[in-house]
Amino acid sequence: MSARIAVRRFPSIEEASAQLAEDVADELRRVLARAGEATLAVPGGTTPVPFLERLGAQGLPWERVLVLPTDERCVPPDHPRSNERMIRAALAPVREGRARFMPLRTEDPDPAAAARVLSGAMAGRGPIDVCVSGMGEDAHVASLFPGHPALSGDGEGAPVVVARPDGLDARLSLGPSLLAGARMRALLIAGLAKWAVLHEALESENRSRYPVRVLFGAPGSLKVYSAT
Ligand SMILES: O=C1O[C@H](COP(=O)(O)O)[C@@H](O)[C@H](O)[C@H]1O
Repeated sequence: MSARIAVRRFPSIEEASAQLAEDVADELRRVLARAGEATLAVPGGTTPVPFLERLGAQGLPWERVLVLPTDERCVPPDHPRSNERMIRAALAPVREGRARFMPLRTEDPDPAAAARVLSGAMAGRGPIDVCVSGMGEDAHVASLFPGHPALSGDGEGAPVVVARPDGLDARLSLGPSLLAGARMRALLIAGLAKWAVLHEALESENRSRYPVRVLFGAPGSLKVYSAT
């Protein structure tokens, strides 16, 4: 493993989530003490639920934290596949309105138009302070699936990009530069299939095949929390 990638393995998702929640809360406290405000990006899907539940129980001045998803499916916010719905349900400060939440959606039904508006909003902010990503068994990170043009340099710098994975809803995703540029980067995975694909990604140089590699080479270290 590269010295810039610190991997910790845990016997269960509960233990991985508890440690990650503590580490994220500690980092948010440091950022808040230094800068007064903090941005926190969190993943969608199913794996982060126990992490978000534990993080929400941490004593923090949540009113000074802006939470956003790393990616969103283009479905209504109350849809079972909506990442926003999952995050609101699992992260109490967002659900209760104590933390600010920036949805990765607009009223515009055209994903490309929404991505342009959201890119403008994100461009006005500095780097994300803490970004927790998840990963799929195909090595996709946020909604950057294998073969996404931004992984080969086309629109790589756009803060928010559109993804149209085969057979799935269109999505909006933070782009490679924003994910890689976060001040603290963490990756939460569970299961042997993801563990195996993470190792394939570490041994490959092919970022288009292994999108998770966008997190590897950036300045600072990547912390991996693996329940395996
Ligand atoms: O579609 C998505 O997949 C990944 C992984 O989800 P999981 O259910 O296997 O944990 C997730 O990180 C991403 O945010 C999500 O939209």
